Amino acid sequence: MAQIIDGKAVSAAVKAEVAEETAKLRDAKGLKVGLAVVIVGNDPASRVYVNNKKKACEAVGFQSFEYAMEENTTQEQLLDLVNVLNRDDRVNGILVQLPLPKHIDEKAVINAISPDKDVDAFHPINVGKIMIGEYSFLPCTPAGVMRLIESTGTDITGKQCVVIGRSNIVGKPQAMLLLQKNGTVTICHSKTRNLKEICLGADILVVAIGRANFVTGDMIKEGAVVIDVGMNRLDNGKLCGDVEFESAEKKASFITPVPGGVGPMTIAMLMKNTLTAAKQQAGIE
Ligand SMILES: Nc1nc(=O)c2c([nH]1)NC[C@@H]1CN(c3ccc(C(=O)N[C@@H](CCC(=O)O)C(=O)O)cc3)C=[N+]21
Repeated sequence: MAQIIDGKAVSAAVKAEVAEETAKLRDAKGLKVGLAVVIVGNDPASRVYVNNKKKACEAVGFQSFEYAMEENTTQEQLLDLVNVLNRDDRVNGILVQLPLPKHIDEKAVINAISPDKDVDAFHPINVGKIMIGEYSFLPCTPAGVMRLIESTGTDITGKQCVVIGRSNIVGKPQAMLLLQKNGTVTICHSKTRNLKEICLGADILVVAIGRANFVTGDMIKEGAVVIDVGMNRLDNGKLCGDVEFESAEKKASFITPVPGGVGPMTIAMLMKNTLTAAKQQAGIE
């Protein structure tokens, strides 16, 4: 039976570190840290996330600036706001909540965010830096996953790591981070053949495909570390991961729950990135 990885506890530890350093820098150098979150339209799931983030900012001692824009906001209006935030010294980090309404080109918006304030690490400059290992920001979800794996005491070096999913936001950067820790990394996706065999070879399995209960216990090697990035809202309103928890926990050595696994880590790493951004902008680091 697997040990459950407590994402809430690990995220609380990360936030406590951030809060402590934030307080220290405020007292020693008068540093203030601010995060701007922009949300366009009123998708309920996006709302939940934005509220969680706001609470996290308060908990670590950041100022948060929230910009809620109408669904029918034009791309030009959104780009204008991003440019204002790029120049606003109180704002160290900018997060534009994705997905954006269809009439707005996400790429254009991401490209407009100053790379120094891009705490999601979605800007091409920051994505490129991840490839060469010279980053200041790690993308929040993959960074949170790394921290959860670390919390189990697992050494990634030489391990078979399988990532299911190849999105720019999770799968691809996740594979890079595991590679940097000397994992042997395989990326699987919808066109992958013999997925089950590949999964059965995984010492570390990170699942980010967005399909409820897709990975079942029979696809998991005995003793594997299983990280579930999925967040699927079922018809009954319940949140459910990409891994079928009941069968998977019988095979894994460690497993993350949904909710209470990767989700809270994403927010904790966002706080960490925002503090890093503030320090860099103040010339402290
Ligand atoms: N620019 C941008 N950056 C993001 O990082 C980003 C985004 N857009 N768009 C949406 C996704 C999703 N995301 C979540 C993070 C944490 C929870 C979270 O806290 N989840 C809790 C529970 C939430 C619940 O109960 O609904 C948990 O898993 O335990 C949820 C969702 C960040 N995202």
